[in-house]
Order: sequence, then structure tokens, then C-alpha cells
Amino acid sequence: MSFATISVIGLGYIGLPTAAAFASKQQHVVGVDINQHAVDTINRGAIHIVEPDLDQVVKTAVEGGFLRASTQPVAAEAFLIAVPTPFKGDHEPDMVYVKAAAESIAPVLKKGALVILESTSPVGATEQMAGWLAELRPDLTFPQQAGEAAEINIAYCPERVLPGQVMVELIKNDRVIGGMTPVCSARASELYNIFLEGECVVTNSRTAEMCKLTENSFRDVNIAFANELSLICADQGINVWELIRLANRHPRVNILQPGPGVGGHCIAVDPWFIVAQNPQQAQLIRTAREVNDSKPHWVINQVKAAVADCLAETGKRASEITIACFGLAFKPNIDDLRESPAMEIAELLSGWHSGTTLAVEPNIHQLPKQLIGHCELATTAEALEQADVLVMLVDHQPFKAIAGAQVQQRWIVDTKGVWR
Ligand SMILES: NC(=O)c1ccc[n+]([C@@H]2O[C@H](COP(=O)([O-])OP(=O)(O)OC[C@H]3O[C@@H](n4cnc5c(N)ncnc54)[C@H](O)[C@@H]3O)[C@@H](O)[C@H]2O)c1
Ligand SMILES: CC(=O)N[C@@H]1[C@@H](OP(=O)(O)OP(=O)(O)OC[C@H]2O[C@@H](n3ccc(=O)[nH]c3=O)[C@H](O)[C@@H]2O)O[C@H](CO)[C@@H](O)[C@@H]1O
Repeated sequence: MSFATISVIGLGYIGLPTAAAFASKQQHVVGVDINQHAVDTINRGAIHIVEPDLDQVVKTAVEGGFLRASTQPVAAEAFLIAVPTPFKGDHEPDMVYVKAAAESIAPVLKKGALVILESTSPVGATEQMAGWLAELRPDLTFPQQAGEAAEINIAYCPERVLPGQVMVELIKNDRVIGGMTPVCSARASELYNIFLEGECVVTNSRTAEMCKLTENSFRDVNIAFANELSLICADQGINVWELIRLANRHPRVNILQPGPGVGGHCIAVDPWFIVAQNPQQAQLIRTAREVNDSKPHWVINQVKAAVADCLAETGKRASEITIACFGLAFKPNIDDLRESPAMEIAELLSGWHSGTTLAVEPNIHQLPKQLIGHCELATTAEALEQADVLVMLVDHQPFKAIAGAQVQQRWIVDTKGVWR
């Protein structure tokens, strides 16, 4: 059975590229979002988020009549839910958006439909979603009651694309398919195979949920290892970048890179879902989160020490000192400031410092509102010329291209090893 209409619920960084990928294969896709601005922008053939190559695919899909957006759910043969799953309170997963999305599609569900949850979710979330749907539609049968014979098929299929490379990874990556029954997995594989060049790897929904959390926790733990090494090396007077380069010459060692901390809305969030469900067992995963979350504060103390040195040596007053922060984004060569440790550092530093704080971010054109009145947006050249203390926070390509001779300052805090 094919899918006459595919409906993607949530048209953000994951939902919109996914909707566009189906539409690019001449599938009729209706994207649903509660954000009227996003819906209007997409219906004009434009995009409201930044992701390389997405604009052209969306434009072609909308102009070709294969993709349209709406604020109202419509009947479809397949629903993919890609709404936010942030944490709340003491780092517990907040499933309120998933629940709202399930409630919104329940009235339009028809016998034979496939419902896929793509949002990163705690273990058991798919069964929970199936429970919500079953309560709202007692006239239909669901996998938890009817197994293979269910009228509605449900699966958990996590997304693992790397922001900045979404349009390539969406198609090329292997995809984990966690059906609530083997029939659900088969239907979900059939759906993704419309555009997937990677392989569909089939499992159950709970393993698929844990798989997504595991991937990001693995990376978080490994970054925490590098960040912890950077603290030890600073204390021991060892260049951590050289150390990691040397250690990585071992055939079975592959250490990641330290930095100002871990940002973005995935790696800094998802490991907490494991900790929330298994607080006793998840000791290493929790500690990694704590190590990475504490790194910005360590960096700020390094900057304070550099400023103190600068004051002592120059005899200037603190109000006469200029600090320049290089980079605000959560990782190199993007404009995304969400959960960025560089932003946190710039914000806290500019609140503490009585002199001028410059922010250099080549990927944005105006200061984010948290920094307005505290920082000035400067070009690389202005910052190199005016600042007493340089703080390297994001290894954007233009910063890496700065020749050593251009960096005259003696007080440098380099969290990315760019000016080593
Ligand atoms: N961005 C990534 O790199 C990435 C990668 C893998 C997994 N994920 C996961 O995918 C999910 C979505 O992430 P994202 O980055 O696309 O988020 P996003 O914030 O960019 O997009 C989510 C969209 O859902 C919409 N929305 C919220 N509630 C809705 C509802 N009830 N009905 C319809 N639309 C609704 C929002 O308006 C928004 O446009 C999250 O669980 C996230 O953890 C994200
Ligand atoms: C397992 C994995 O790969 N998951 C990816 C990840 O995407 P991401 O863009 O969030 O991931 P990163 O590029 O790792 O960046 C995260 C932060 O870590 C910092 N960092 C990184 C490497 C390093 O050596 N040292 C560091 O300090 C970096 O600066 C930034 O702040 O989650 C997405 C959503 O679930 C996944 O879909 C996507 O596959």
C-alpha cells in the first residue's frame, strides 16, 4: 500500500527537510505547524530556518505542488511527528509537544494509517503516544492491543542528521526503525525507502528510543573526556591540543576536541533523558553532562585571570580594558546561537566586566537581544586592533585563517586551540 498523502507535524530543523525530501520524490506532503509565520513562509516556497540547500528543495517542492503547509492537521496515510522535546524542571523530558501533536492528529486518523514519532524521546514514549491515541480513538485498534492486526501502525524512527549537513545526511544515513510490531517496522521502512539511500535497520520502539539517546550520550561523554583533559593540562602546563594529537596517533585512541562547553539542542539535552529514567545507573552520563556544563565557568575564570594579569602589567583601570569574544554560535561555521556556551560566556563576561566587551560573530548581522547594551558587535579586524584580551570561543573558518602575526595581544584565552 502506498502513501497518497504524507503529513509531517512540526516543520522545524527536522520536519521541514524531511517533508521536503518526500516531496522531492513526487510524494504529496502536507506539513503542519502551529507557527503561522513558518506555514506562510513555506507556502511562499521559502524557508524560515537556516540549513544549506534546503531552500532550493523546498522551493521546487512547493512550486511543483508536492509540498504545502497548514496550521490544521489533515487526513493522511502516514504521519511523522517532529516536534520539540526539551527538558523541564530538573532535566526531565517534556513531552507536552508530542502529546499536543498526537491529540491534533487523533481526529483525522483513518484505518490503515502509519504514525511515526521522530522527536528525540525517553524510552517508552512511543508506547505512551500510542496510549494517548487509543484513548482518543476507541473506534480504531492499535498495536498495544491488537499487535500485528492493528488498524493503526506506530513506530519510533529517530533522526540523526548533523545540522549544517542535513540535506545530505537525511538521505545517506542509515535509519533505525523501531516499530511497535514487525508490521509497523515494515510499513515505516517502506515509507523511508521512498527517499533513503542508507539502510533501514529494524528493531523495536524502546531500543530505537534508547539508540538515539545513546548516540548523543556517547558523543557527550567523549567531549567531556576532552574537556576534562583540557583542565588537567592547563594545570600541568601541557598543551592539550598537542597532547590529543599525539595520543590520537595510537591506533585505538580517538579523542575529541575540547572547547568552551557543549551547546546545541541535542547533545546538551538528550543525555539527561537517560539520567532522568535511570538516575542510579547513569553515573558516567550524568558526570559528562556536569563536566561539559561547567566548562563555560572555567573559561570565565581563565578570562578573569587574564584580565587581572593585564591590569597588573599595564597599570590600566578595568574600565579601560577591552575584551573581545571570538564567536557566539554553538559550533563552527553556523549562525545557530541556541544553547551556545560561547553566548553564555559572552553574556556572563560582559555582565562582569566594567570595560568594553566586543563580540565577533561573522555569521550574524545584529547582536542577540541578551547582549544588547552589554556587548558591541565588532569585525575581526576591529577586535584584533582594539582588544587587550582575546577570547577564542568558536573555531569559525575566518578565525582559523587569521595569521599568527596579526595576533599581537599577550592576553589570550583560546578554548579551541586556534592560536596555539
Ligand atoms: N535539530 C536537530 O539537529 C535534531 C536532530 C535529531 C533529532 N532532533 C529532534 O527532533 C525534534 C524536533 O527538533 P527540531 O530541531 O526540528 O525542532 P524545531 O524547534 O526546529 O521545530 C519544531 C517545530 O514543531 C512545531 N510545533 C510545536 N508543537 C507543535 C504541534 N503541536 N503541532 C505542530 N507543530 C508543532 C514548532 O512550531 C516548530 O516549528 C526534537 O525532538 C529534537 O530533539 C533534532
Ligand atoms: C552523535 C552525534 O554526532 N550527534 C549529532 C548532534 O549534532 P550537533 O550539531 O549538536 O553535534 P556536534 O557537532 O557534536 O556539536 C555539539 C556540541 O559539541 C561541541 N563539540 C563537538 C565536537 C568536539 O570534538 N568538541 C566539542 O566541543 C560543539 O562545538 C557543539 O557545541 O546531535 C544531533 C541532534 O540529535 C544529531 O542528529 C547529530 O548526528
